[in-house]
Amino acid sequence: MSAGKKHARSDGEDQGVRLAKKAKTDEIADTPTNSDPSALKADKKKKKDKKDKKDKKEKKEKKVKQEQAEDGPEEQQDGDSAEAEAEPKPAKKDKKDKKDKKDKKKKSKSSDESTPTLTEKNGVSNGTPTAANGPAQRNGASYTYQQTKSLDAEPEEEIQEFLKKQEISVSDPSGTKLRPIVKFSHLPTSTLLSKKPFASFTAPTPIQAASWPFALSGRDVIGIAETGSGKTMAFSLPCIEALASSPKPTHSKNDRTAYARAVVVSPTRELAMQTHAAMSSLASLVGLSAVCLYGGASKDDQRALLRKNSGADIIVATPGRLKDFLSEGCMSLSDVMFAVLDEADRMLDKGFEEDIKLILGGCPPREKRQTLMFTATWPMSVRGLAEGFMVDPVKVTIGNRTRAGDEDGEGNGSTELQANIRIEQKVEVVDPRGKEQRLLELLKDAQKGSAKNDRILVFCLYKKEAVRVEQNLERRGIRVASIHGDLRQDQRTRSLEAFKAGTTTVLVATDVAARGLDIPEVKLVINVTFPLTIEDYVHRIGRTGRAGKKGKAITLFTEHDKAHSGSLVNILRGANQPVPEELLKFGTTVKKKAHDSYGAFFKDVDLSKKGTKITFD
Ligand SMILES: Nc1ncnc2c1ncn2[C@@H]1O[C@H](COP(=O)(O)OP(=O)(O)OP(=O)(O)O)[C@@H](O)[C@H]1O
Repeated sequence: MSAGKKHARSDGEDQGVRLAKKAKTDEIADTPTNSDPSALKADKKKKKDKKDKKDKKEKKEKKVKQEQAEDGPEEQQDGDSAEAEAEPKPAKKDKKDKKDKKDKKKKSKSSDESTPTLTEKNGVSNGTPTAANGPAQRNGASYTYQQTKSLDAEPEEEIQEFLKKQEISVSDPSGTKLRPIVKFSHLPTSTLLSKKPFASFTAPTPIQAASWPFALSGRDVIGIAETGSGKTMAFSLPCIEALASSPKPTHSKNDRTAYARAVVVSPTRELAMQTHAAMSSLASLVGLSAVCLYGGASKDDQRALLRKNSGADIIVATPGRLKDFLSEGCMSLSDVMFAVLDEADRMLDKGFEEDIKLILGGCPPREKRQTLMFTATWPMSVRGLAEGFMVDPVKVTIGNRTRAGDEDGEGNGSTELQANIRIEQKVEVVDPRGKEQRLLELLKDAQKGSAKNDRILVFCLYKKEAVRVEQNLERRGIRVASIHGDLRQDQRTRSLEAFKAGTTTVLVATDVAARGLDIPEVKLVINVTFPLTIEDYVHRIGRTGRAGKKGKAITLFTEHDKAHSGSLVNILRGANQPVPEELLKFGTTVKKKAHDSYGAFFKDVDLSKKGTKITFD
């Protein structure tokens, strides 16, 4: 079950408790006397109505959960339900480490979030930056990051200006000071770079510039940056540099196990394939190999690929299929020196948590590997869990995500949810029965005249809803395809390819397409039904406005979605987008999600919040 579903349920439960309490109070006030049979009858009817209402509500919630369980983390269905093996729990030593860390933190407050000056907050020294020969050898790489002379020579004011303009915030528990790699020419020379892999780009994106020095130093990194901001390359470059500079472990000739030195885990098949394509073209420049493992495709073929070269340097995989190969024993992660969780918050939520424990539990311990986590959304509910898989992670955040009142140095809630500021967001509050008619009007309007071939992505919540919407649009003569969990993998792939190629201009999707997919030139995203979580909303709309481009998103919001009104208002305000009056009528309270181990917490909508533009060069 995904966190989204869990949240939906916990919201429901809370509401249920509130309703029950209210009902009880009402009952006491209204209790009929025994001597009044008509009152007794009325009371009975009232109770029955209440029960029917509750049953109906529960039934609806169950339906959403069932649909989502199939639509969402489908990769879970690929695997046998292998018993999850937890990453070794932090024992006494870790407790001591934590205490030492706390003491150290107290002593040198200068480097982390608790110090509010820009320079210190950004983790960059005022004077000469330190070369970061951090624990690069931890992962076995012989490579150490040395800040280049050309970067040393950049005037400090320009570095500060860059950090400020791009709203880069670096929080490093060990206080290393490293300048962002503001130009590709500041990357240390390497075989990979000599092949000019960035020839088509002008400059590193902010997340690349700020995270590369730490990731190249062998540090664990949590990277949080808006959708479409180049996070794939942010983890791919350090991964490939680390592999290229370390010797391949040898294994006995009789050993038929497949090994990998880096593992990248993605929540959906399509995203795994996309990341694999990006990484393998980079890896091939230095003679490294990458294999993609995902569900819905032949296991035999994937096994054969693995066996061919006794594994691969890099495995990009969905959790279910990877788990299958691990439990079969045909693959081992014992050589992994570099592990990446892409869409990390999704990978750590309830739907995948156990799989991730098993996968990272199969890698060398966290002290002996480098672990990177990247995402555009970083809810409080997964943060504690994430750090349990890492060693002193450096947290690189792009964008002004700090709410007034959160700068308490405790790190509580300081990373706010933020949508890509270049996406124009429009919310229309509509009658639920009029949604599909409105969708038709919106599509017609968006594809008028010269825009007739514009790509539009239409999101639904349920698979059956997606099927119905697709059929409806097809009947109206719209060139449409769909991607959802009721389709075979080859059909999903065909739909995506047709949409990318422009042979179909409208793609109807469930949330399997919400995260990570980098489809060129999606002009508009339409949400026919609101997603289960506000994070999913941010990811869905993030399919447009990528790589510095502008985009547009239209959301049809109904009374059924009112539980999300507060968080949606926050997102709109944070991105300087108009908030319709009708939306405010649904209320502005935000209930933050709960994680089993970390609990729930509440806050009110921040009406003062303003978004700031991030430059993407
Ligand atoms: N330095 C760069 N300059 C220009 N474009 C870039 C740069 N780095 C990556 N890109 C391009 O930006 C696009 C988006 O990158 P990517 O898919 O990695 O985004 P992301 O941050 O992972 O998005 P999401 O959060 O949706 O997963 C890709 O087409 C990629 O090729």
